[in-house]
Amino acid sequence: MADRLLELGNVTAGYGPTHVLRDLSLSVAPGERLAVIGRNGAGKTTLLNTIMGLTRLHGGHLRYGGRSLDRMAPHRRNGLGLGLVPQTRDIFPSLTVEENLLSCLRGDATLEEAYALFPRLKERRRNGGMQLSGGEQQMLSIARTLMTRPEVLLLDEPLEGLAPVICEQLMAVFEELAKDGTRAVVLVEQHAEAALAFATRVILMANGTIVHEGPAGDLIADKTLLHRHVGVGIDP
Ligand SMILES: Nc1ncnc2c1ncn2[C@@H]1O[C@H](COP(=O)(O)OP(=O)(O)OP(=O)(O)O)[C@@H](O)[C@H]1O
Repeated sequence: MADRLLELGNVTAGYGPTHVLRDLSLSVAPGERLAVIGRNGAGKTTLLNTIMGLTRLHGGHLRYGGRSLDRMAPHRRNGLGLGLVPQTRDIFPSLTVEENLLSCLRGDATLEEAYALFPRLKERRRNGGMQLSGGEQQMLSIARTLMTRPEVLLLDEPLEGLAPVICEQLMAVFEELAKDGTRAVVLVEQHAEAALAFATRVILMANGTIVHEGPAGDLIADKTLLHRHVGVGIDP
């Protein structure tokens, strides 16, 4: 277990000289389902970016599988098993769906795996990225990251701007991905209800730090915590 633990200790990080995350400590165990909830600007994306090495680390340390990430380049973190699906949907618009997937195949990953999870992508495999709907682009972005075989899958607001039916399909895929308990899934989401239904543990973020951490069930039972700390949409 410990060899695939992700640990952040007293991390302060940001963009250039700016500090966004402040003294943040967190660990994510193999197979864990963690939801990250917070208002706009709370630092959720910055947290994922910091795990991937896309920010400047001003203080503290990060470790994965017992190895220090502090000075490790993003592509090497990806090679170690950390995979990010960014909020911006990471696809090549001028390449077909199939070419997009082939460009990030790693190890024994196969196109068929991606198509089994997302049958829609198989139907659209010869279409260019720019011809896809928003939901299809998100599916492709997720599938591209999965082709790198991540052991820790970081999802940055994957439901944003998508129709409810697509959100349901994507949540079912995340369930499928988390089901065998080997891959950790970290879900940053404004849709607090969906995130709480999926996660076992939740962190609430505000002003670049963790203001509450605990079982998802606690926040489902007592929604005042959500309102107090982040005020995001969930019925009391
Ligand atoms: N590239 C950047 N350069 C400088 N500051 C940035 C950059 N990206 C984000 N920030 C700032 O960092 C803070 C946290 O932003 P971040 O995107 O991590 O928040 P978030 O919780 O993910 O919000 P959202 O839900 O809006 O995506 C904000 O004040 C934002 O303006």
